[in-house]
Amino acid sequence: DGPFRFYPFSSSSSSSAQGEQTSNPKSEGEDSKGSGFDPESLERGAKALREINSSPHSKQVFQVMRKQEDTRLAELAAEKIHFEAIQAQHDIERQRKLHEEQRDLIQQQAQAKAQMLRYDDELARKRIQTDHEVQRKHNVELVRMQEESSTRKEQARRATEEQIQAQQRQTEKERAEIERETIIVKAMAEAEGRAHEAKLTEEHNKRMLIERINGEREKWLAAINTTFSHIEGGFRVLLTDRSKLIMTVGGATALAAGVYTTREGARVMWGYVNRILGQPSLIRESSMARFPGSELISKAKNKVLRYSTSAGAAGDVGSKNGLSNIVLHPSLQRRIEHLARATANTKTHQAPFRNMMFYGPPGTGKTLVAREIARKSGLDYAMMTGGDVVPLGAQAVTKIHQIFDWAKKSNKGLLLFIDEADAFLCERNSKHMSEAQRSALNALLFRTGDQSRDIVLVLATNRPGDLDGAVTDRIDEVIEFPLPGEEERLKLLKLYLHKYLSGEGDNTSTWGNLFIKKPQKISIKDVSDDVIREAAQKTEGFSGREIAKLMASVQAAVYARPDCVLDTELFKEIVEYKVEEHHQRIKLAAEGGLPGYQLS
Ligand SMILES: Nc1ncnc2c1ncn2[C@@H]1O[C@H](COP(=O)(O)OP(=O)(O)OP(=O)(O)O)[C@@H](O)[C@H]1O
Repeated sequence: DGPFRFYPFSSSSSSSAQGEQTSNPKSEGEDSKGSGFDPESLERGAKALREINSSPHSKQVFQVMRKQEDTRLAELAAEKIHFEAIQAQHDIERQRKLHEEQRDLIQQQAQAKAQMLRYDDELARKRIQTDHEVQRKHNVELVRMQEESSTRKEQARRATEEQIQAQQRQTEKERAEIERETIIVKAMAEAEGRAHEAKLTEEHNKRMLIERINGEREKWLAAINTTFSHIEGGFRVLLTDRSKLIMTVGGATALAAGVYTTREGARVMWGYVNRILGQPSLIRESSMARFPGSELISKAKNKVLRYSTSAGAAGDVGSKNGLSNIVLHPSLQRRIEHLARATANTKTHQAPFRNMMFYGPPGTGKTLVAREIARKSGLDYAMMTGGDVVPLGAQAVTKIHQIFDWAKKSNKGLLLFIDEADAFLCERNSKHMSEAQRSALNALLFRTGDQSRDIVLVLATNRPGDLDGAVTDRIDEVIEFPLPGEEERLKLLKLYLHKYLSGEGDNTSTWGNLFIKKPQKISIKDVSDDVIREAAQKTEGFSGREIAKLMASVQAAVYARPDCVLDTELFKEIVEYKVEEHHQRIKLAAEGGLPGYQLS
């Protein structure tokens, strides 16, 4: 950097170069001035060389210069090594890039190969699938062809069988025809034989008959001759003997009196029998069938019924204590008693009867009350059911007239109770009504057109709205029988508990001893009033019949026990079960499975 910097050239050139070097600043300044070669600087260089050569330190200067050169060479070597290192680095880099490129290439090749393999695999799979599909179709076709072939075979077999059967039938028919003809021929031959035989028998019988008649005639002639000769002798004796004549006249008179008495007695008996046998078939139950001995039979029947556990039957018997066996709301009870009294007075005063209609849900005591009114008013009682009229068809009209004719035979007057009245007294315009039913209704309307002094009509129905207008027009008293309230249910429970479970009076029965096993005495334990009241509360919506049946179930459950004891637990259990059953029935009725409880 200084004025003594040397380069590794020959000494001459280096000196010239040095001269150039040393003169560089000045020449630059001169160049800038735009002048050419400057000999001053060469001169200065030569001067400097001369100074150096002349200097005692020229040797050191050259050593320094050599050292500078060595340093320069070392620097160049280092630079060379540096460049070589860079070159090596570049080579490494290049190799690395080359390797990476090769790796990428290999990867790409591998990917391409994998893709190729996948593609091949896919192709192979598709080929297999196609082969399978073709195979399957082929199989299906094969199966179809086999089926068709078997169907054809089956048809051919059937056709052959049918042909064989037809041939067999034809053969059998022909055989039957031949047999029939043979039988006919045989039968004709037999018939001819029999006719011939009959003719012979007839001729023989005729001969025998003629012979017997002749014999009889002769016998009778002989007998008549003998009788007349005896009568002649008798008359002769009678006319000659006076006492015998008196005895004969007395005997004849006694005989005439006997015949007359027998005839009149038979007439009276026939009247009784006629009352029983004359009861029209539509009448299900009646108080008019009375004849000597009927009291005894009905008593026996009542005894038998009392042992049965049927609620309905048990409820029907033995209402000897007035309305005490019927539980009604107090106001309804008063009205019924009033009606019974009024009906009795009507009969006494020979005034026309007032017809009644009872309506309400089933099992609320309508039949019981009708019977009770008849009993209290002193009338005869007959019961029929509307449902029995419909199946009679065209005969219904005759049967209705029969009832009214028969009713006239009652001396006391008749209470005719028609249960399920809506079944045949429904609206005449109803399209469900048959012609026969309409005629039956008209017959009833005809027979009840005027106020009657013989018959009081009591209709019971669950559907009062369905009755024909002309029928309701004939009704004077309309009484509703609602479902029992809590108080009534309580009384009903007590009534039937007493009736079915106290077993009063039954143990003394001789009928029971004779025919029916005497029931074991039931003992009631802990069934308090509170328990019964609780049952009354739970049985909301129960009819009188349902309550009677509930108690009948309790009775049955008690009899199922070896000790025949009724305790609270059993009672409650049966009540629960019956309440559940009741609700189930209501549900079914609502779904249309059972007849409805609600009035329409
Ligand atoms: N009010 C009641 N008091 C006492 N027992 C009753 C009463 N209601 C119903 N019962 C009992 O139910 C049974 C059926 O009663 P009943 O035949 O009088 O009913 P109903 O109203 O005529 O029914 P249906 O409309 O089905 O003919 C009776 O035998 C009796 O055991």
